Amino acid sequence: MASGEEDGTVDEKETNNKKKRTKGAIATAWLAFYNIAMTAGWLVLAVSMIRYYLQRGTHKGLYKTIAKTLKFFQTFALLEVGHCAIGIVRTSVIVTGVQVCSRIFLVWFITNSIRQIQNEESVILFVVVWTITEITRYSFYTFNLLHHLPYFIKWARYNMFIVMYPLGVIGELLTIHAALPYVRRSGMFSLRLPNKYNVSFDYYYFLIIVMLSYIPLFPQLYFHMLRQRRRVLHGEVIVEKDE
Ligand SMILES: CCCCCCCCCCCCC[C@@H](O)CC(=O)SCCNC(=O)CCNC(=O)[C@H](O)C(C)(C)COP(=O)(O)OP(=O)(O)OC[C@H]1O[C@@H](n2cnc3c(N)ncnc32)[C@H](O)[C@@H]1OP(=O)(O)O
Repeated sequence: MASGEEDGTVDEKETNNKKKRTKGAIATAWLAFYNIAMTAGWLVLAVSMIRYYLQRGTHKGLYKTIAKTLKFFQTFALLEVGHCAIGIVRTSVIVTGVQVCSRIFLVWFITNSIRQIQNEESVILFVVVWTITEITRYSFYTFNLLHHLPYFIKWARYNMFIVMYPLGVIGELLTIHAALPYVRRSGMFSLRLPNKYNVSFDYYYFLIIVMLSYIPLFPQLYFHMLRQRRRVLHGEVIVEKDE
């Protein structure tokens, strides 16, 4: 009897281990597919931008030609929040959520919605910075999953952000700033009283709040990456608070 129970426990453990291995293999296969697709997407974006600039010699009109690809791949990144939520990657849902949602907001509710700002240098600045960052980041994840990670990709992943993050933020903030006069004039996405819902919403002031929210939020993302850098490049053991 006792040995039967023991057998049962051994069987259960074996079944659980098998389930975990299958789940692990499916998650790894999905992540490999996801990361390869994202690397390819951002590479397509990079090639389109280089070709456009070489052919036309100007950044004017560039956003329009890359808009569909940018919107598609940046929106697809929402899946990353899901990856953290279901626990297939060891990253904070909040950190990833802030990063991904702020970008999706910028792409859809600012750059895509206000045609007049699409030729601003700041738009090109953040698009170029995101593109370089994402090609590096997704190739890092891909090679890491395949256990063949070239050191220069690891180095680039955990060093380039030191400069790229502030540059990206400058591009993003200047873009929102450039949008403000158009938003004020057009009253877009705003709700004035009186209306049947009896609520008012001013997108202009909302954008100012978004700009101000970079002050507390951006340092958290930046310090998170500095901690990741110390952990991965210098092997420091870092105890993160549950974010
Ligand atoms: C609705 C209105 C909202 C308004 C909000 C306004 C305020 C916003 C302020 C925010 C400012 C953001 C500005 C930003 O957009 C500017 C730029 O991005 S500029 C370009 C420079 N950017 C960067 O360098 C980005 C850096 N950020 C990131 O990399 C990530 O997004 C981040 C979530 C911040 C951090 O990444 P993570 O925590 O995942 O670190 P690691 O890469 O080291 O990964 C940890 C472990 O998880 C494994 N992992 C993660 N993802 C994957 C994956 N896809 N596939 C496989 N494995 C994955 C990774 O390998 C690590 O594993 P291990 O621990 O085993 O090493």
